[in-house]
Formats: sequence, structure tokens, C-alpha cells
Amino acid sequence: MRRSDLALVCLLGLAVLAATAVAPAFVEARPAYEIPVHYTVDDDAVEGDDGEAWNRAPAATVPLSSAGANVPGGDDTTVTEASVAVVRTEDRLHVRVSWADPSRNVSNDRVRSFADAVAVQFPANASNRPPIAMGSTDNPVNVWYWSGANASEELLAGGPGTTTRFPDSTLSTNATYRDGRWTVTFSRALDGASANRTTVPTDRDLDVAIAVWNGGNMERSGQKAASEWYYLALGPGPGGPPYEVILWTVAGIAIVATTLVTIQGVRRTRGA
Ligand code: HEM
Repeated sequence: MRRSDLALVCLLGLAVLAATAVAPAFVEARPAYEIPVHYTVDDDAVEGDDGEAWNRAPAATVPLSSAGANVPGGDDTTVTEASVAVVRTEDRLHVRVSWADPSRNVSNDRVRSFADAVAVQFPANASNRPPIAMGSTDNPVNVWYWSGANASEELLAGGPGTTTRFPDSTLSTNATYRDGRWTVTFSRALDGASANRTTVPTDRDLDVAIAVWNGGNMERSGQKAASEWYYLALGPGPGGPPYEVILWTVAGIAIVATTLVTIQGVRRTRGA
């Protein structure tokens, strides 16, 4: 190989190496609808909404729109997105939902006053995706619900209008309102412990949906901003940066190899 060819190949090699390092930052790092899950063994690291583990849990932005329920004002909702981060420890799942709301409403006391609220929906049976509108009779959902007025509840629903409360909720919640933003953290044992209660799998993904009510806009019950089905990346599989780096490296090697073969081909043709 001539020295000029060698220099070209080296330059190309360097360019590919640089692209391998930089390119993943420019592409969407995860599949649509995936919410990454950060794993830590240390329960204390998830304390509140700013424990150290949250710094390592990449948040996903989840778009919200009116749930479309056939209730008065059903289409009148204000919250358009929520930021969702998830941490799993050995025994518990922690879900942190944060969204912008210019007014803090925590009272249901007066006739026309409603509290801000948020909910996280899972299939009761983790391996069977239910209808997004709160499941169906034969495929129900669990809902982790927090309201500024009533603290938290674990609910079971088999379609709109069927919401019932589990009598022995084991859900922990923590809520803060700071600089026009709610941050609510839910946490519960992975094990569902009783019938119709979602057991969070540790070896496969789990469907999840989010809903937010702006009490200041008199949002309640069916009048809320809800997401589509997303999934928590609890199972093995692609999704994280290591996978992408491998892909870019393989692509880089392929480019260099093709260039080498082409240069050799051209040289042989010229030499012929
Ligand atoms: C996207 C389609 C959806 C539709 C059409 C819908 C419809 C409704 C309706 C009609 C109600 C009032 C009757 C009842 O209490 O069951 C309601 C309440 C409720 N929904 Fe939904 N829903 C949807 C999605 C969701 C999602 C994704 C969640 C949770 C993430 C959720 C959580 C709740 C909760 C917690 C209540 C009771 C709220 C309260 O007591 O004020 N819904 N929904």
C-alpha cells in the first residue's frame, strides 16, 4: 500500500473512532415508548425525590393529552407532558413523575375546588396489555394514585367507572411543589402480594401509563391529561448506550474495511 493510501486509511479510522464516541449523543438513545429503569441495591439511595440514585436514572419525557372521556370538560386539560424516572431496588419499584403546573392546588373542600393529582397505571396481569382507558372487566389495571388533597391510594379498575380502592394500600408517596413544578414519587414492593395486584417483573418489560390532573383547571375523574401505553425497561435487551456504542463500532469497522478493499481494488485496476 502506498504511503498516501495508508494516511487516508488512518484518517478515516480516526474519523470513525471520533464518530463512535460522539454520534450516540445525536441519535435518539432509546426506542419510542421506552422508560429506562435504573437498578440499585441501596434503598436509601432513592430516599425522597432527590436521593443519589435519581441522578443516575435517565428521565423520559412522556407526552400527555386529554384522555377523551365522555364527561363534561373532558377535553379541557392543560398539562402536555410529564417527566418520568424509574428506579428498581432488590424489592421495590420507585416511580418519580414531575410536571409543570403554575398553581399548587391541594384542597377538595369547596364546591368548585379540586386538587392537583397524578396516577401511574399498570396492567394487573403484567403479561397482558389492557385497554388504555383503565383496562376492561377481563383485563383490569392497577392505578397508583396521589392527590394533593387525599395523599395516596392503590386502585383497581376494569374500565372507566369501575375504580375501586384496595383496602390495604402499601404504596408510599412523597410530593414536593417547587418553582411551579410538582414532583411526586411513588414506591411499592415489587410483589403484588394479593389477587389482582400487579407484581412487577424483574426479567421482562412492564406496560405503564401516566395521568395528571390540574386542580386549578377543575380537572378531576375523567377530565385529565393521560399518556399512551409506555413500558418500563425491566427486561433484558437493547435500550442503553452500551448497545449503541457496539453498533457504531461495528459500523465503523465496516466502513474502514470497505474503504480498504476499494483502495486495493482501484490500485489493482490502475496497476493493471
Ligand atoms: C386514556 C383514556 C382514559 C379514559 C377515557 C378515562 C376515563 C375515566 C373516567 C370516565 C373516570 C371517572 C369514573 C371513574 O372514577 O372510574 C376516570 C377516573 C379515573 N381515572 Fe381514568 N381514563 C383514562 C385513562 C386513565 C389513565 C391512563 C389513568 C392512570 C394513569 C387513569 C386514572 C384514573 C383515576 C385514578 C380515576 C379516579 C380519579 C378521581 O377519583 O378523581 N385514567 N377515568
